[in-house]
Amino acid sequence: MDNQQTVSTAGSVSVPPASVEKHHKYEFFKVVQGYLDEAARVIDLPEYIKTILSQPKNEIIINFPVKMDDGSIRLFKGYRVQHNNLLGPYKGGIRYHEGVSLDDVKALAAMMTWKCALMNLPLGGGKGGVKFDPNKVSRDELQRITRRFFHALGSNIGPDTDIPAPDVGTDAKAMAWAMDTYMNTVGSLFRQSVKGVVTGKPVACGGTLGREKATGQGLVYCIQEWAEERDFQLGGATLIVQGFGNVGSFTSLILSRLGASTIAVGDHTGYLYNPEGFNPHKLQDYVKKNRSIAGYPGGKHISREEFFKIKADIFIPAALENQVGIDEAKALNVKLVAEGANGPCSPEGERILIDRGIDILPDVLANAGGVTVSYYEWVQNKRSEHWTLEEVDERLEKAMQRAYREVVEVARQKKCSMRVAAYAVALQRIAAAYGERDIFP
Ligand SMILES: NC(=O)C1=CN([C@@H]2O[C@H](COP(=O)(O)OP(=O)(O)OC[C@H]3O[C@@H](n4cnc5c(N)ncnc54)[C@H](OP(=O)(O)O)[C@@H]3O)[C@@H](O)[C@H]2O)C=CC1
Ligand SMILES: O=C(O)CCC(=O)C(=O)O
Repeated sequence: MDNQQTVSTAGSVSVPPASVEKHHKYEFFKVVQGYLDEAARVIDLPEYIKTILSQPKNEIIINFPVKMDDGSIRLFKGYRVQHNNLLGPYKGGIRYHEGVSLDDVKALAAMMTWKCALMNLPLGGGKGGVKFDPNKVSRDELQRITRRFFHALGSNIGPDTDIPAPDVGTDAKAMAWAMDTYMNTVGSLFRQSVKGVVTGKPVACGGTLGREKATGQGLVYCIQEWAEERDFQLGGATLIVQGFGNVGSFTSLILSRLGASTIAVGDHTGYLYNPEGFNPHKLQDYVKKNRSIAGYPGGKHISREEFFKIKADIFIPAALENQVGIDEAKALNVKLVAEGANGPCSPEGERILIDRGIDILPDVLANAGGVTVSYYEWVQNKRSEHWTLEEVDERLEKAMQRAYREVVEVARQKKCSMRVAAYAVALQRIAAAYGERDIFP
């Protein structure tokens, strides 16, 4: 990993933070396997099930060529990892990021298996990604990369096989291109609608109301459950948010409606502090137009180290994995870490947070609102229905509350962390399905 100075999209000079360096050496899949082992012990998971779940079913790697705006041909590396489809079709997002690797995608795919099982969805786990920086290509190039990747994925995906969705660096527009590519290739052989091949689509082409904000909305429902349990008032609470993309911005915005204010934000270009609180609508609009928080007026520039020391009530990690290591966990001055991102805390970081009495809402529970509403979208596509936003939100709220209470109860009974409890609930559901099927007679 080179650590040279780079020019950010906003034109300012930035040095990649140390965390990006760490990120590349981090064995994310091993970390996720470690939690699987811990949860398996807690619930006495039969050894053969742990063996099956210890590796993904399929790991697809595709090198595909794309014509760039200057006429050159560039080769891209894409991944789709299909971890487990016992409970239903593989399900999970597609990430566009320069740091994407097979190890990350395997970890994220396994987490989708636990997330879908925890939420009791008839879906399995998968994840995909393409290794490039989406901020450094044009809109037209982005479209060609997406179409080429989905063309190459071919029949490996499908509405009853494997259903991608947005993740870091992808959005509803990318899903529209993906759906269109599939419909004009593999999907044209079906004599029925194949809209459900991806979720997180624009509403105009079969997306559901509420999916864009769903991960943030689900996270807020979870935080509300925590606040009620702890007798904590969200009105007047302060937040610090790392990553102001889809998850970070919607979480900040929805929490602002409950009276909580975001006093610090950060992304790969740097960190901003405003003790009076940022206007999340304005900041979200700014990031949509400018692709980062760089240059946003109304906040003091602070370092990453300063960001992690700010006294606030809640920290929302909503960027990448492995952002809270030992140093950050020692520095954090909050009551709650609500994991919008997947895998933001390293195991060492988590241990320190727990020892310091800082609560953690673990990713597979806290950010499960996204895939839950993706499931609602898939169901609507199958039934040719359109649900109202109220219907979507109401179902999501109940689903998040149920999962939260189930996890709290298992954590209490088994005297384990919320993360291990969330894995345990998921594994119990998967184990019951394998058990009933007598797969090794
Ligand atoms: N979208 C969804 O529905 C779901 C997403 N998640 C998880 O939430 C997290 C965020 O995803 P999402 O909001 O969709 O992605 P986005 O691409 O919309 O936003 C990602 C944010 O993270 C920031 N970021 C990237 N690298 C760094 C870094 N090294 N340090 C600080 N900030 C950084 C980005 O800033 P910049 O643009 O400047 O790089 C951006 O603000 C991921 O972990 C994802 O897997 C989980 C469940 C569902
Ligand atoms: O909505 C989906 O299917 C994907 C969500 C996702 O990738 C995630 O939860 O990490």
